[in-house]
Amino acid sequence: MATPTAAAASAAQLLKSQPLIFVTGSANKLREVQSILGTKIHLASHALDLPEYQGTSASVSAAKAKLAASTLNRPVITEDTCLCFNALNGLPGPYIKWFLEGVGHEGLNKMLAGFEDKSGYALCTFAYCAGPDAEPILFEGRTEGRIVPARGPANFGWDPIFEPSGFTQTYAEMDKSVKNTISHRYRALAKLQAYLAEHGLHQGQQ
Ligand SMILES: O=c1nc[nH]c2c1ncn2[C@H]1C[C@H](O)[C@@H](COP(=O)(O)OP(=O)(O)OP(=O)(O)O)O1
Ligand SMILES: [Mg+2]
Repeated sequence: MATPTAAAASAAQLLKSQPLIFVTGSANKLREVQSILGTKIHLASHALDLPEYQGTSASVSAAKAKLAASTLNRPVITEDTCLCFNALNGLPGPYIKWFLEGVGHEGLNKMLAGFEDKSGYALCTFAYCAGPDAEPILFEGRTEGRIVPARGPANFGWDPIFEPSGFTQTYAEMDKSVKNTISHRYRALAKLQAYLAEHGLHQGQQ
């Protein structure tokens, strides 16, 4: 029989190599997360139609992670993505999904018609929840930019109307390999990845 220390060591080893499950209903998010993380994290995915909670990005992401961890009984990550207009004090924020569905790219631009300030930012909050009884840990990434009339392929959400600062292209126009090194999602994942590496969790091939 394994000694307690050996048992603890093998439990730690299990956690180290156990897959981390990214729970999302969005194939586009999953594709980006897989390409940003590569093989550094031992990642698996599970498609769940997560509720659209209200609140701050942090509270929304944490609520998704708690639900996903208790539904699957596994370590999970979830994320919430916001698009925030400075002229509107951060709105639509976590409600961007409904605004986009309701009024589209043109309507989102029109919402800023009465304001000089077209600046905004994309915000992504990942939540890591180690299991059903664990408290989610949050990692935020933010990319500044401005809201512009749609340019580029409309494959992913509001990508055509967001032009990140320092670039002349929208997220939709730029190569994925560029978006994935400057995006809100990339910045949040860099923090998550550092945390997992520091704690030796879910490590893939470095
Ligand atoms: O990088 C992005 N570039 C452009 N658009 C994006 C991006 N990331 C999310 N989006 C869109 C999808 C949805 O309209 C809203 C976020 O809503 P949000 O609830 O976080 O995502 P979701 O419901 O699609 O998937 P999930 O199951 O993970 O909640 O912004
Ligand atoms: Mg959602």
